[in-house]
Amino acid sequence: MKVSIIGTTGYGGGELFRLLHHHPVFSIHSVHTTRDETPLYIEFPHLYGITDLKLEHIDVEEIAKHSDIVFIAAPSGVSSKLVPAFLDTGIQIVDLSGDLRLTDGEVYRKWYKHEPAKSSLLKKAVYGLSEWNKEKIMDAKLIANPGCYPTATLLGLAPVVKEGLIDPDMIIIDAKSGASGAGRSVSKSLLFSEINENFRIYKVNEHQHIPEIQQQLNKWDAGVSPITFNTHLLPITRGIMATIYVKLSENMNTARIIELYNEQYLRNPFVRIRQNGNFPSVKEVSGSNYCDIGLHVDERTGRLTIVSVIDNLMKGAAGQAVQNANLMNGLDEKTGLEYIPMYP
Ligand SMILES: NC(=O)C1=CN([C@@H]2O[C@H](COP(=O)(O)OP(=O)(O)OC[C@H]3O[C@@H](n4cnc5c(N)ncnc54)[C@H](OP(=O)(O)O)[C@@H]3O)[C@@H](O)[C@H]2O)C=CC1
Ligand SMILES: CC(=O)N[C@@H](CCC(=O)OP(=O)(O)O)C(=O)O
Repeated sequence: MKVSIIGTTGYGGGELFRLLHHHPVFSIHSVHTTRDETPLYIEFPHLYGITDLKLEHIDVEEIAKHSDIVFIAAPSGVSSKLVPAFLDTGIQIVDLSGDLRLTDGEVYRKWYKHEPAKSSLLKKAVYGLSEWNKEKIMDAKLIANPGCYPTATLLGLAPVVKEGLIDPDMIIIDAKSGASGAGRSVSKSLLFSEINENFRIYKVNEHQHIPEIQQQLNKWDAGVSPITFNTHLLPITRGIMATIYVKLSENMNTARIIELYNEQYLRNPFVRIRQNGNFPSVKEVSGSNYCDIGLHVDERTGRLTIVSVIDNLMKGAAGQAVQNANLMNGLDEKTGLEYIPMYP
């Protein structure tokens, strides 16, 4: 099957290229840009000698004529305009932006501060949280790939929320990301001297991923109250750690909670539940599509601590996008994704 990438010169697009270049079933037909049509290795010198593919301008009809799937890794505000033209052609679409994830356009307008996609378009998009929406993804033509923070957070919370085991009024998520989460465009707050040997909180109580997390939690349990979710910038390139605090509504110990998570993720090869009070670090998933989860019940407070880590560019973006494209096409979800994390 042939695939095309839009937004190839960004971090998400570059990671899509790395995965799709080695994929045994998908082959990259074309890569696209809104700027100069140069060889891709000029933009990404690490691809010198690996590919001669030239960046091309975006021509929806040409892409759809030659490719079966288009991956869109552009900033928010682009896909809401670009996707309708692709939908008319019948090509499969996996969109990595936030444009199609929220079912209510007005919520998108409030948090993203962009014009939302039409509600008829939003209705066609399937939320691509691979582990929990598999059947719908398998039938989908248009995937709204989840945000990086929501992926780590929702995979961490799903078992206890779906089973109604926690106090729905008190969910606190303390999340941290490496700098590649902010993309490749230039910004003062992302300069080496601003990030290195530093650690800061940002978008306090205003992060655009709050409504995405809330929307999915409320699909699982309508009684979940507004969550507290905050984000911090780590002086590393890749990786997200979401540390989540919830109050258990019944008496359960760590061993029982781990057993529950083992059961719920049994047939999900990319979610690894740490056993015996072991906790993951971000490096232990770097470069891979794994989400690793550590769990501990504090019997003193009755609170459960959930630690969920992913590589933001992999399970948080390109990896999950390829996992979804595999599912859409009846392939084993692991196809082309069995990378061992890069350690150290
Ligand atoms: N970085 C991450 O960890 C994650 C990112 N995402 C989402 O994925 C998307 C891509 O993110 P990321 O790769 O980090 O961002 P980058 O800023 O690194 O790259 C975005 C790319 O989009 C292209 N682009 C810009 N404007 C347009 C346009 N009008 N039409 C088409 N393409 C355009 C640019 O390429 P060119 O200039 O060559 O056209 C640019 O290289 C974003 O929506 C982001 O929010 C989601 C999960 C995680
Ligand atoms: C470190 C960092 O800045 N991360 C970005 C992640 C953005 C993102 O992935 O944007 P979507 O809304 O399209 O999912 C942020 O916190 O805004």
